[in-house]
Amino acid sequence: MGYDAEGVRRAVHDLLVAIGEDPQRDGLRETPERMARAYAEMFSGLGEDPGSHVEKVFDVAHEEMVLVRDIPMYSVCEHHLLPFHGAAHVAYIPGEDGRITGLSKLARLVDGYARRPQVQERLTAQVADAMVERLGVQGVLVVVEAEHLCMSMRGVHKPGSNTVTSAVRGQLRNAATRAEAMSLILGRRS
Ligand SMILES: Nc1nc2c(ncn2[C@@H]2O[C@H](COP(=O)(O)OP(=O)(O)OP(=O)(O)O)[C@@H](O)[C@H]2O)c(=O)[nH]1
Ligand SMILES: [Zn+2]
Repeated sequence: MGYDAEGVRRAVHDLLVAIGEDPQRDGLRETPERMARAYAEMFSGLGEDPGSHVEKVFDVAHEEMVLVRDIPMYSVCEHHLLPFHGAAHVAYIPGEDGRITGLSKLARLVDGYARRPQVQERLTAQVADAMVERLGVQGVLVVVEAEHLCMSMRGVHKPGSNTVTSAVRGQLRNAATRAEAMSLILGRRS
């Protein structure tokens, strides 16, 4: 069940008709095609195995905490197919063998799970679980902060509200280690 660009074009055409638009008018004629291209990008995570990115490791023994913070994150809520966007922060303690992965791979991991219809809680947990299961880390803390457009531009109309989710596994459950990671994540704001 791969990506069906022709199916997306047809559906967008029908959607335009259903909302009372004329899909043949100048500005809209190419919209089904544009959206088929845009959705291929926005939902590309469905066609990949995000965890594979962090399986590419370096043999640099490092047993202390590594944090990549402020990773820009764009996803789409599965309830309304509207964007939610913000930042992800990933802190981890490498496995006992000290294996680390490339810093960009953490961002690729986040992207792979963000580019699908999602809920923020699941996205956060999936990133944490992949770090444990695929990289073999001793501990990980993932924090995601995002604004949901379904809460801003419609429905409850609360622009500016920010949802923060976290998932913590292994040694990062330890109160002192977790507090250190959180203070590094929040550091820029103090
Ligand atoms: N927990 C969680 N909820 C989300 C996320 N994205 C959107 N939602 C919520 O999903 C819920 C869907 O609620 P429903 O009552 O089924 O749909 P609705 O009638 O459109 O709800 P309103 O948004 O309140 O108008 C809403 O409360 C959204 O705010 C997410 O990532 N996590
Ligand atoms: Zn939503």
